Amino acid sequence: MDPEILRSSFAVVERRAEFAVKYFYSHLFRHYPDVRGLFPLDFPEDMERQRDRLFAALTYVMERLEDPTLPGYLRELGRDHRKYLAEPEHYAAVGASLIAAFAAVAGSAWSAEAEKAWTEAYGAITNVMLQGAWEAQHEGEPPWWDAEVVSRTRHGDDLVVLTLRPHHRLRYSPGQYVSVSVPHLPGIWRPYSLGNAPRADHTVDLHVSRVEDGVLSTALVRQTREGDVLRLGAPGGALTLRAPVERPLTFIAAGTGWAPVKALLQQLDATHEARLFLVARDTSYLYDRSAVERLQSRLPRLGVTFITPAPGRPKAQATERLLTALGNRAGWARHDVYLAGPPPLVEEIAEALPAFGTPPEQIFHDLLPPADPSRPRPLGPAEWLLDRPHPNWHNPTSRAPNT
Ligand SMILES: NC(=O)C1=CN([C@@H]2O[C@H](COP(=O)(O)OP(=O)(O)OC[C@H]3O[C@@H](n4cnc5c(N)ncnc54)[C@H](O)[C@@H]3O)[C@@H](O)[C@H]2O)C=CC1
Repeated sequence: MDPEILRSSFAVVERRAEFAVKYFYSHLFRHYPDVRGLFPLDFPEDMERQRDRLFAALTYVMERLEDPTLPGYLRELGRDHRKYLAEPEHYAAVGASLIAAFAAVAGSAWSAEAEKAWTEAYGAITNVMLQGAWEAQHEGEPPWWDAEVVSRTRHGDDLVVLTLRPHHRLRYSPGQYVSVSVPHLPGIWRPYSLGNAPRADHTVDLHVSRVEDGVLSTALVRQTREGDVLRLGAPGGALTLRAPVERPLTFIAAGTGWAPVKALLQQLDATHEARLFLVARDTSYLYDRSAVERLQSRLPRLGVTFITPAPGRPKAQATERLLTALGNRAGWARHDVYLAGPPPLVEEIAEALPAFGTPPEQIFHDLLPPADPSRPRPLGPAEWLLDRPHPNWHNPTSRAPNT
């Protein structure tokens, strides 16, 4: 693999990303019609997300060509792709169309060396993904987990906590997420963190907040009933407790970002020193207070602070209040800090923490979309395409209005 050739040719393709993506999909569906079934063609919006996903994943890989964590990411991606029933021939078809699209878009910037470098790189990437898929299969892991809804607790109009019993045991680490799909919306998958550490009965909780126009979150909040069966992809994500726990811990959770933090807290015992900042858009959205109280009575060294925006103030004002509360605490250099919630909030807090004294390597959160609101709106359609929210997390700005 020649990282320099890959980067320079990808830079050209990236500038014409929208065209590249259109070319790629039309080439793929024309030459490999069998692959169509893997994509949510009935839902144009989701097809768009899927397009974003491709470039988001490629960009992620391009930025980390020499990063030792890349193989782990690719193995996890391959393991998760088993839910699409992706076979080696599908990977080959995608590779052929991707290279055809790059060649078409790069024009005179494309060369025999670029084609060779991409063919090799794509082969290496898919080998690691297929290895991840193969390892999972070899370990007897199913391609997905069907899971029955055994209970459903609604909080207000647009938030629900679902407890699911997977038909096969789902092994995961507290803090991880799974992608979720419902039978009547095939091909639509959204990630949700698992809201509990593994239990003896193997049930798992999902905390779902409804997003305006969000097809899956609306179905989960409004239509899902006990007895329904949902489909879950392989668990992933690295928001897991760094063991052994040698430092005091700070957890900052906003909205349903509470789900993974709750799972992490459930692993602690009475000896651990921890503080929790729980942020919600208003007090009625502090939906799991009884669980917080139970944790407090079990963990004598856990301090809890609830934060909401001032009445009538915009959502983002919670960040200001949170920053003030964090600034009033000491000992940041000693703490490991775990963050979960709307990406703009997580990004802002993660950027602010080093000024309080927390070294960056002691700050943990899931992979975030580029979400700096101070950045000017991108100009061209290709930039816009690349700059849209990360496909993995729903966009909190399109949240259902607070009723
Ligand atoms: N592992 C993770 O990091 C997880 C992240 N999430 C994300 O958390 C969010 C949860 O959604 P909801 O519960 O409906 O949250 P929400 O919209 O009710 O917001 C929760 C809190 O964050 C603040 N907030 C919301 N948008 C903000 C913004 N743009 N800038 C600054 N502060 C903001 C609100 O004021 C509120 O205090 C989703 O975006 C979801 O994708 C959810 C679960 C796990």
